[in-house]
Amino acid sequence: MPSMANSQNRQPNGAVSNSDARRQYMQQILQHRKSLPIAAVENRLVEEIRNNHTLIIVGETGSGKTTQLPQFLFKAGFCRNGKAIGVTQPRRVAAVTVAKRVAEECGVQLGQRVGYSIRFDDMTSGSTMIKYMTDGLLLREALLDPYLSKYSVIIVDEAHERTIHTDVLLGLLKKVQKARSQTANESLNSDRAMTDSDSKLEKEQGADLVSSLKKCQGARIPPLRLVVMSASLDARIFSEYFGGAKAVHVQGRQFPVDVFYTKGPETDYVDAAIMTIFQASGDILVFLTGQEEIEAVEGLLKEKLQHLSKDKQNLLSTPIFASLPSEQQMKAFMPAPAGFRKVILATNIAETSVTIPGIKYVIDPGVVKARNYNPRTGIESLNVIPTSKAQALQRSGRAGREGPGKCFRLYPEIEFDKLADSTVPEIKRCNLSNVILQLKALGVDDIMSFDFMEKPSRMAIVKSLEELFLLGALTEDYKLSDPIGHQMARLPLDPIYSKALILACQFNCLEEMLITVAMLSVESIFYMPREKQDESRAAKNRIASLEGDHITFINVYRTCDDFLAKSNAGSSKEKTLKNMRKWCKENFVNGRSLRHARDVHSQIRGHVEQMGLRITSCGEDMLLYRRCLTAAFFMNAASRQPDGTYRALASGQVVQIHPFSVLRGTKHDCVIFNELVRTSQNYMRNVTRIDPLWLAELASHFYAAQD
Ligand SMILES: Nc1ncnc2c1ncn2[C@@H]1O[C@H](COP(=O)(O)OP(=O)(O)OP(=O)(O)O)[C@@H](O)[C@H]1O
Repeated sequence: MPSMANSQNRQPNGAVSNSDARRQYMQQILQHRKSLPIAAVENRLVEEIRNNHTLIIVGETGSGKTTQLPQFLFKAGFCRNGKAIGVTQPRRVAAVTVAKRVAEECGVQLGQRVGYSIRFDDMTSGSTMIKYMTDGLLLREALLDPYLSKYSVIIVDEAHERTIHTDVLLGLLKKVQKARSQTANESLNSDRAMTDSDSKLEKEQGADLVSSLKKCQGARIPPLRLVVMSASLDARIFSEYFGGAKAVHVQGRQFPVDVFYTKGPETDYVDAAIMTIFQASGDILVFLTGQEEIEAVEGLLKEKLQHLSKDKQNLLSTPIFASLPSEQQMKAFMPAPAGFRKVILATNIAETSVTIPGIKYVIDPGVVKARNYNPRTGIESLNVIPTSKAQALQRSGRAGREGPGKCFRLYPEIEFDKLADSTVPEIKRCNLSNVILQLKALGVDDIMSFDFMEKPSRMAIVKSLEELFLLGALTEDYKLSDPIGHQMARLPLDPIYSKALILACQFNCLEEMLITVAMLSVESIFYMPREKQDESRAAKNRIASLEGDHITFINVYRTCDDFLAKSNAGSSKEKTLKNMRKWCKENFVNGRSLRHARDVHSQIRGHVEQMGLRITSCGEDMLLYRRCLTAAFFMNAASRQPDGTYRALASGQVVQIHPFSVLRGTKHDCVIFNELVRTSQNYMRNVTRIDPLWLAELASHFYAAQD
């Protein structure tokens, strides 16, 4: 697409008229919009949405679904009476970039008519009528407005991804649709006593929904229109779930994408990807499995470039992955400097919805890192597995958005045929505590009979209910407890971390726990380059705490803070960043991760302050802090066996301390940990030593029951 820079008009005197340039630019955008396949069916789609409460739209990648449909609906009057159109995306980066694009297409400032809202970043205002957001955020909105009454239409985009939030959201939207149809039909009388039909509704919909219904008495909320969209979904499953909802297929794609396969299987896809990068001639998007692999490829590319002649060093690599702060993610969307080719190294966060300007080539090794959870053992593992056909299709769709493109799949065509059509829904393979807590907060008491599109296993539900009960979020009859459960549901964190923060307030170490939670939310704080193993190990030992990883993280965070305070009093943001980079380099700390942790820290701090929790520090008394860790993470405790291995007290499994832990090789009677991961063995990650007696004292409800 043209950009403002190259669409400026020259006046006779050679000067550039901004208004002419703008007019010309808007004209080009209009032309572009008209050329999208979806433009040909605008009227039909609007009519279908008027006539059907739920519509499923399947259309090729790049056909214009995400950017155009909300604009069609706005134009057709769906935002009358102050109502808004909500569009959900599984990923933050898509919500942000698409909103920016649509604001530009509408010629409005971002945050006015068109905006976005993602966790910790709200770019909307009272006048926002087209709102892009993550599906998780809409779930949170439902906590405050169970009827989602400000929306006339909700579009659930990229539904094929089947993230846990998409699945729960679909169930919730089905309920909200039903309830809103009822309010539209029944005009409620404001002082009517509760009737039989009310109590029936309360049973079906949950008390919170009904009480909100009563609040809305008189203010009729129109029925909610729902659109479910994707390029690669099995419309039949969605249609069945929504009681035979109509499905529409939008034909045609904007630009062709040629797909190439390798002749035989590749033994090393990273190697193959690097070779392909150097063979292609334009901007390239490469899909990799995670931060570590991306950073390794960045290093390999740099090394390789050094061996090339100066004129061939015109390659600029930019990473993009989920735990990268938003402003750094946005770098992938900027054009490469003149004379350079850009290589975007991405995880699957760049797989759907996004248009990365300049990208003509996509390299797809055909693998993805996926979460897996075993409710029986409580072990969550991250495994590299083949993508599904739907994912492969989405990846190739990232080329060919501004012109014809090419996609290089680094596996033979015969392998493609063997791929599963779609990804196993996340709800079937992860811990459910978080969503169950949210559903409870939404007034859904009976989780077992919640209308999930695909029901998670009974064991997974029971395990999570149990976990929430043990954390004090649920009462004995599995209702949300007051105030703990309600407070936990307000924090946008895993329940166990929310609980840790609430407890830390009582233990007078909330300042330390905020740092802990922030540091635990990012990947790999330390880095150990192969060629500098000894140096990096020595740096880590200097800052490590003998008590364990949690206090080590606090040391890293605070030592860097102290350094910055000393070295840049009153200096600019750029200077601070430069100093931070320097400190991180010298101490073998991953600067990206630490910056992200600082970001998360300030955001969670904001939430905690809003909740009125008092933020105090335990000072030097880290014993108090370790006791607090024990009180929060008691379910993750392990004691040492005579043979030197550990046994997880909750599940009885044999576990080991992770090789990256500062406690590796030490001997302590009892430890707590944050995560159990399975690679070659069952490893505990992020480990701190505790006194075993604390468990009986601080978690008697659990350890008494265990005996
Ligand atoms: N940020 C952007 N910059 C430039 N062009 C863009 C941008 N976003 C979208 N486009 C253009 O608009 C077209 C339609 O994009 P849109 O996201 O609406 O398609 P889609 O059908 O939703 O695709 P997908 O299923 O891949 O998300 C793209 O192919 C591209 O040409």
